[in-house]
Amino acid sequence: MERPAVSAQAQTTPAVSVRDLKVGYGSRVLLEGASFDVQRGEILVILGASGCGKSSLMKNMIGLYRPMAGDVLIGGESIVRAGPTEKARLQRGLGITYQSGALFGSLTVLENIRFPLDEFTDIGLEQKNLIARMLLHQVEMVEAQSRMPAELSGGMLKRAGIARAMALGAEILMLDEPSAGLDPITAANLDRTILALRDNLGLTFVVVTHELQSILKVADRAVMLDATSRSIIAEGVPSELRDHSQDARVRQFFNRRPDAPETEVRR
Ligand SMILES: Nc1ncnc2c1ncn2[C@@H]1O[C@H](COP(=O)(O)OP(=O)(O)OP(=O)(O)O)[C@@H](O)[C@H]1O
Repeated sequence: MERPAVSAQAQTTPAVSVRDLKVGYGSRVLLEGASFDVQRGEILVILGASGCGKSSLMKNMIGLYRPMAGDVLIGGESIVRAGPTEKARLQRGLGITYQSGALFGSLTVLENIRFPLDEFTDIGLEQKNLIARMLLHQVEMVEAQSRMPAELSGGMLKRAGIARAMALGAEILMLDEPSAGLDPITAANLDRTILALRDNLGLTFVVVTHELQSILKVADRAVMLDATSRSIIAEGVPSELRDHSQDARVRQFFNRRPDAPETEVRR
């Protein structure tokens, strides 16, 4: 085979590259000059105070919104400059879950997981059910396959949402506040699922969260946004940022008590 050089290059290309990105709405800028890479198989957390623009950054990264300036590369290809067909292809490689994680209430868990396969593939029903069960197995939800979403706990809904996001073979999962609204034990179980998916399947994760416990447990690296300077003020291994950052804002975030009230940005 004459292809190792190409695949070696593909392996070293970051899963996601954010290049000098400017994010905002109308004339309001939330973030400027943001640059960072997410390596394959890495769990990267985007953190910062409520309202600083974490979700907006993620929506720009997945091509849902167009950045004011800069670029986002998915596996080396620009999702910002891609035409509609290319963009759809790149987005197929991204599995996305939002805060609500909404499943279709009228479909069983299995049918929900199968839904993207029903919509976007012509795989036979038996095969699709098999894939859906395998995905449910990965998130420890097989026993709930026949249940309706209304019968699931918050943690189960989140895990089912992740399984559905993986249905089309996404290798990069983008999770927006996955542990929002979950009790600490359920949130810790979800963290365990994220780590298992990375370790077992080599998936890449970009997770928006401000849950300190979760950040310290799952993140290989963290990118911290700051609303006042509209910039990334820290990037690194969370425990190192906590213990050694020279920036008081970063130390303050990492050394707050987990049960302290949230700081909300109002402008
Ligand atoms: N579609 C939109 N149009 C205009 N403004 C928006 C839009 N989406 C979000 N915003 C505003 O941008 C700011 C940042 O919102 P965003 O949801 O990105 O922050 P966040 O850091 O994820 O917050 P949280 O942690 O509370 O979820 C907020 O003031 C929000 O009201």
